[in-house]
Amino acid sequence: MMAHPTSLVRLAITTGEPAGIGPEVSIAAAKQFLLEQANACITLLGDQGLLREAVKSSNAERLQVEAIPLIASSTLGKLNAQNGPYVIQLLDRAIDGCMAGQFDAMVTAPIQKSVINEAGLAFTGHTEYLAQRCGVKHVVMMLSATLKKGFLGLSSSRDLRVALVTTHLPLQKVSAFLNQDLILDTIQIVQQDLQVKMGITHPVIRISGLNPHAGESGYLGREEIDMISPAIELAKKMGIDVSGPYPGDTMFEPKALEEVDAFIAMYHDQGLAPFKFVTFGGGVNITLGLPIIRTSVDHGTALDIAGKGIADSGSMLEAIRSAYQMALTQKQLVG
Ligand SMILES: NC(=O)C1=CN([C@@H]2O[C@H](COP(=O)(O)OP(=O)(O)OC[C@H]3O[C@@H](n4cnc5c(N)ncnc54)[C@H](O)[C@@H]3O)[C@@H](O)[C@H]2O)C=CC1
Ligand SMILES: NCC(=O)COP(=O)(O)O
Repeated sequence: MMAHPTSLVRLAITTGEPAGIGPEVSIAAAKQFLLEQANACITLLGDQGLLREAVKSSNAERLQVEAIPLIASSTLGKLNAQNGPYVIQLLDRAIDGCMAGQFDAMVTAPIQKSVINEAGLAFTGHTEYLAQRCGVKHVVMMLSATLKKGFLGLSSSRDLRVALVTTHLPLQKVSAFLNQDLILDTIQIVQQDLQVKMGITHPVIRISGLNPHAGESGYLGREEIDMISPAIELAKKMGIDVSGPYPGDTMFEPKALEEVDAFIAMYHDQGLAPFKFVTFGGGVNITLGLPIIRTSVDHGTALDIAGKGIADSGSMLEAIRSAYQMALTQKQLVG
């Protein structure tokens, strides 16, 4: 296999759970993206049999398959725990390639977290795995999508970005996991990556409370008083334009959509339920705080429709576009 030239933006795609829609949306989105973008190339990582449609591309020289064979046979829609380690091999190859400078960014198709655990590998999500594999203590999951002009009165199209303080954590454990340092660190990571990877010079950030009505002055919980507000004050002293804590149910008020560059929520569904309700199928999951660029789709493995030819590849296309854009921004900033 020929190495792609470094003059191009080189993207690696991990094609994800073999029984799900990952391989098909990866191929469709990669082909579409290469028609749009002449100075990019893509390496699809996965089993050759699953990716055979990729070679039928009008941009074959810029779309390569790097074959990593399945461990056991795979049937669409049916999980096979024996292929759990295969999915991890795809991630390891992409991470190592990015760390070594062979790829400029990685894009991940969905995986089934449960089946990897069934295979005996403790795994909560890409986000946590990437942090551990890249030797970073804290990374931040952020979802991003473009809202169209006119949506809830928007005067122009605008990106909605939602970042999370905690990710794949049972709800029961969220409060005990939160602390001032973690919240402050999350704000700093969001600020830093919005500037460096997304080119937003002065990001405006909003952060939620944890409890109903942001704790109602302590009568409905104290996390806002004890840790969230102090973290916000410290971040402000560092020059970060952050405000809150806002009640989770009103933080996303329409007028905020015009002004805010990133909303930070305390836990997974507090942030992602409103996000996915308005953007499902067009959102991108970005891991902030990594030494490499990683984006992903906003949906799961969709086993129910795998191989039926009806999977929407829109989110994968957006994930590729956004990885490309971030890689370009970083290349330009670095010089
Ligand atoms: N980036 C990742 O690796 C992600 C992985 N997951 C994993 O996916 C698995 C299944 O999760 P679910 O909650 O069932 O969500 P899901 O997103 O797989 O499915 C929810 C519904 O949306 C539909 N759907 C999803 N993507 C679609 C697409 N591209 N086009 C058309 N319809 C689509 C499905 O058919 C299903 O009806 C879980 O194991 C979860 O952990 C979930 C989200 C992200
Ligand atoms: N809800 C987002 C999700 O589950 C994907 O997480 P990750 O695998 O990208 O960490």
